Order: sequence, then structure tokens, then C-alpha cells
Amino acid sequence: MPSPDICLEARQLRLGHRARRGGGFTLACDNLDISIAEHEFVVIVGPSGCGKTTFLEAVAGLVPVADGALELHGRPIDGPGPERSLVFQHASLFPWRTVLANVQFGPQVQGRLDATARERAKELLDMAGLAHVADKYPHELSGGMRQRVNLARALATDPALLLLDEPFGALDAQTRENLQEELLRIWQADGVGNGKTALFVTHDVNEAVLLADRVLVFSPSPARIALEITIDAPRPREAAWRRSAEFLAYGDQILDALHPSRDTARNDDDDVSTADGEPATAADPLDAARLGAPAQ
Ligand SMILES: Nc1ncnc2c1ncn2[C@@H]1O[C@H](COP(=O)(O)OP(=O)(O)OP(=O)(O)O)[C@@H](O)[C@H]1O
Repeated sequence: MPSPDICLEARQLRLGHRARRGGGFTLACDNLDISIAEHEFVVIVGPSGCGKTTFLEAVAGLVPVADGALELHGRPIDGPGPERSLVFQHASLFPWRTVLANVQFGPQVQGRLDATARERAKELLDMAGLAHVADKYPHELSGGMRQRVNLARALATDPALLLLDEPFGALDAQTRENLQEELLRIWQADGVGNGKTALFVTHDVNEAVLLADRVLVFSPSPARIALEITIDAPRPREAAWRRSAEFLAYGDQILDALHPSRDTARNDDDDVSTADGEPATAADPLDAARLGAPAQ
């Protein structure tokens, strides 16, 4: 009997991709044991190509389980379902629908676009600071606004689990920072007591520390859990917290897990920060992200 507090559970989970021809199989995730509680915000980081998206897609029901178990509320995931919403890096809005009609799309296809759902869509737009563009079309919005619409749309179906795959990865640093704060605000305002359960993939270590209750660091491919770290900081997390020693220490732990050789290198070659703590150079995009510079 699954615990009522567990939203998602992976046990000894193996995932991969079968080649269209020749029957070959690329293993992407190996023996993953992950348990995500209701209302928890879990962020996954890991090297490029390690299997983060594959895991998210499996949770979305788009990649089949090769071995082990993957369960949502104690039931095996065997396909997509309305209780999970997926947000990608690029907002995939319908260009012929207004902003409001885009947000109402999910409830509409589910056949439950009643007065409550219409009101809820407006409320979400309001929460996302987009009430004033409800009647505009996607091409009339900035990239950041489009991604906010995308988030509102994902929340409009009232999913039990929100899946976000680098949702801010294509945005400039300033817009990304603003949207991280927006997301936290919406996430906190939207839940009962806490926010919705969320699983968020990013390459940006700062973003992970800011958003997460818990960060899972995936190893290089095939993904295993290299580090699991609880971000023990109260919410709401103010922007100033990003500059605290505690914040940077969390980032350092994550970077050390991503680059096990980094600890020694850092002692030998101190080029990631200057004496006054300002970033100088960062040879690695993940270091660059931690230091607030755009990833290469
Ligand atoms: N549709 C597919 N068919 C075959 N192999 C795939 C497919 N999608 C991903 N892979 C392979 O699975 C592995 C994991 O890819 P995945 O996209 O999950 O990594 P990722 O950690 O999300 O990478 P990134 O951070 O670069 O987005 C890689 O070896 C990749 O080449």
C-alpha cells in the first residue's frame, strides 16, 4: 500500500530508447530509486545527455519503463494522463488562439470548460501578471510572457504533478531570474498550504538551489543518483538569498557532485572567482551558471 504522502515513486527504474532499426537499445537511466512527496519541489541537474529528459518523459508517460517500477500515487505509469502537465523549453502555444483561449485549452479538451474552469484560467493569468494581455495572440508577446502563458496553461488543468523541462533555458538571464521568482510565487500561491508537486529539470545550478526543496544530481549517462541534497531554506525565498553564503555553499556541493575532480582543481587553480568573490572566468558552463554568467 503506497504512502498517501508519496506522489511519485521510481524503484530500480531502467529507461532507454529503442532504435527504430536494428533493435539496439540505448540505456538512459539505470536503477533509479526516487521518491517524491506530495507538494515537494524537486529539481534534477546533471550533465548533458545523462538522461534527465528521458526520466521526465517517462513520468509524463511518453517513454516506456524498461525495467523496475514507476508509479504515480501507487499506480504504474503506462501512458500520458491529465494529472500530469509537461512544460518544455519552448512555449508551444497555439498561434491562432488568444492568450486566455490558450490557457483554457486543457480544460476544454478534457470537456470541463465550465464557469469554474473559465474563472480559474483568468485567475491563473492574473497570478502570472498577464491579465492585461488575455485577449492578445502569442506573437504579440515577449518570450518571457509566452513562457508565463505556458506555465498558466500547464496549471489550468489542475495537475497533480507539474513537469518542467528547462522551461527558462531559452530566456536571457534577466528574464529567467524574473520568471524563477514568478514561478515560486505562482507555485506557492497555487497550492493548498504548499505548492503543487513539481519536477523541474535544469542545467542552471543557481536555479536549482533557488527553486528546490530537494536537488537530485544525476551522474553521467546512464543516469544514476550521484547526490541528493535537501535545500533547507524557508520560503518565500527572497532575491537577496541568492547572494548568501548558504546559497553559494549549496551550489558548491552540487557542482562538486557534477564534477568530482573539481574540488582538487579549485584548490590548484582559483580562476572561478576573484579575491573579492566576483566571478572571473568559468571554463565550464555549469560553473558559469553558478557564477551568474550565461552558459556557453
Ligand atoms: N528519441 C531518442 N532515441 C534514441 N536515443 C535517445 C532519444 N532521446 C534521447 N536519447 C539518448 O538518451 C540519452 C539521454 O538523453 P536525454 O535527452 O534524456 O538527456 P538529458 O540529460 O536530458 O540531456 P540534455 O541535458 O542535453 O537535454 C542520450 O544518450 C540520448 O542520446
